[in-house]
Amino acid sequence: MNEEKDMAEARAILAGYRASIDNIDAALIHMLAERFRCTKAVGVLKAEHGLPPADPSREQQQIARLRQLAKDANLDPDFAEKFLNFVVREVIRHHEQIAADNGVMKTG
Ligand SMILES: O=C(O)C(=O)C[C@]1(C(=O)O)C=C[C@@H](O)C=C1
Repeated sequence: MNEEKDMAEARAILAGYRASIDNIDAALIHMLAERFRCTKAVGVLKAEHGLPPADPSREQQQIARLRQLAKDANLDPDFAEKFLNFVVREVIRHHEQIAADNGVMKTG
């Protein structure tokens, strides 16, 4: 009897956590969509001006900044770095595609 009640309570608590997880996942998707909307515009700008798709020194600054933010927020900084690298790799792929589609080559 008590076990059933405990289980029902646990399921209710789990459902509450899952409602928050669903909201957070939705926010992440919207934030990522907005980030990619911005980086696609950056890709067009770079292609138009013959700028290289990747900027490793900018990435180093971003990694250092996000690692510190992660530490302060009690999130694993290695995970934060891997996540940023994962996103930035996809951005660079988009930049390269935009440049290729526009046949843009820097001639000097
Ligand atoms: O800031 C840039 O130059 C970008 O193209 C954006 C961005 C990023 O997604 O943050 C992507 C590629 C670069 O290597 C560095 C940063």
